[in-house]
Amino acid sequence: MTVDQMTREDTATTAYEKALAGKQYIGGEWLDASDGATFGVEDPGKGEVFVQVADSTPDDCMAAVAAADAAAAGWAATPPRQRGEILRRAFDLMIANRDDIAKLITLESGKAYAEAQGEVDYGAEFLRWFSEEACRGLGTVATAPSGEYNIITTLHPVGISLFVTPWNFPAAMATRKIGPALAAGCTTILKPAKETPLTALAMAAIFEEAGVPAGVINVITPSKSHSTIAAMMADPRVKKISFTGSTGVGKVLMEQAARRVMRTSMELGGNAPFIVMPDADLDVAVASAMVAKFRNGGQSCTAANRFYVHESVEAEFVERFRTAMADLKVGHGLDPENNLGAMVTRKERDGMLELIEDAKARGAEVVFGGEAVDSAGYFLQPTLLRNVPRDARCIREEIFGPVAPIVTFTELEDVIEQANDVEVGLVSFVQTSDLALGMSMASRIDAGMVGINRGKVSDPAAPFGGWKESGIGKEGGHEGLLEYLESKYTAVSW
Ligand SMILES: O=CCCC(=O)O
Repeated sequence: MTVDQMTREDTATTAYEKALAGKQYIGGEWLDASDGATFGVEDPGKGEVFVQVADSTPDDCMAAVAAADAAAAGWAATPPRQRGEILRRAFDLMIANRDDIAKLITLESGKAYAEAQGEVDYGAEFLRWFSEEACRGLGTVATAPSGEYNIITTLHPVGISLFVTPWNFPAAMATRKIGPALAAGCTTILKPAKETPLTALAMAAIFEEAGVPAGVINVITPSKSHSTIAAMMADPRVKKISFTGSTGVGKVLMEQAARRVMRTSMELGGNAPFIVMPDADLDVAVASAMVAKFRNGGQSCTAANRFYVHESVEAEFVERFRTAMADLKVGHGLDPENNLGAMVTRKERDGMLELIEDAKARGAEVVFGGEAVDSAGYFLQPTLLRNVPRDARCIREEIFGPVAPIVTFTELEDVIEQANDVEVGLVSFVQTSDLALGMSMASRIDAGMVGINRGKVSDPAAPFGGWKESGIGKEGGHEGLLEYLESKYTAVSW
């Protein structure tokens, strides 16, 4: 039975039904857009619209701000233990609804169903982690160096937090922001990507069922981002914006935030180098490469972008990588046989074809794939390119798709220089059997995260975030909670 053939009796939950009703969630109510407008959400695996969703107006967005404001004092005063218990219930409900949420994720983003299930587990872990962190927003007491007074530092919720989330991980990028914000005592407004509003609405239903009070979480679903986000950011009640998406859009939002000196957390673009040293265990390196490149079909900010392979192992690595790629089954994500789903839009898929053509024109060899799949959906063959010159667009730019370009190197110094020769620095991967070498390379690469003999670093318990133009702030770990707390220092003589 394919997932598509499951009957609603097999899987039906309130969250699933509420999401498909396509209404925005404001102040604890499920509402149509105030002007009744809707927009269509596409199944990228079929290239056709399958549901209509409320197209929130700027007025609807301001209603969400008002609802978050009305709930702010009550939620900030709710005991941290109670906030944590609600988050824990939301974790349990998310896991109980795994298959339904995964189906929504696959339908609207195109990713393979098993990947979508994995995303639900990953996203739910942020709720469990921050349910545990809720009680750890602790201050400190210290004696001033002069000995004349005491330094008391207390932590306070930042206030209303606006979240702008991407289509590539529609559940996990929402919980990575909502979890710490709720734990810290902030009320929130979530604006999901227009491609993937359904998962966000399913999450709203889960939080509602978990007992999150009305107004603490609001989900608006405008198809036009610019005017709606700008209206909310101009409102002095909104204190923080957290964005996951491209560096270009992040810069625009930072300029808008600067006008009101809003708090920002920015998780922006990457261009991860994946370095295979001559002593690497090639079984581990290829398994890591498959995860680093094909998790979410390469549509991830943490995806390996540039494969730097030492010339002494290049031929062997290429052959093994090609063989592993040939095992991937491309097709509609709801068929459990397939493990490489559709790209999210035709535009994204066509962008990949342009990158491949650019590399070929500059002399790269296509070892595997390289073409679109002939289908109504937006599928691309997994693609392996070899002898890719350093100035090819797929080396200089973030690829965001299932294309793996290989560049050979001979000298350690040269590969470190190449790894650092980009404006971004989110994550890097190093494959070596020499741990001391791996740690030394990790310390020299300008990135917020490094994976050694791994293809994935993402973990709700770890501080996720980039250096350079990859962003500001951390999500996950204890650091993730601190992003939603302001410290206040009081000097006390007693
Ligand atoms: O694409 C951005 C997030 C990816 C992740 O959390 O692993």
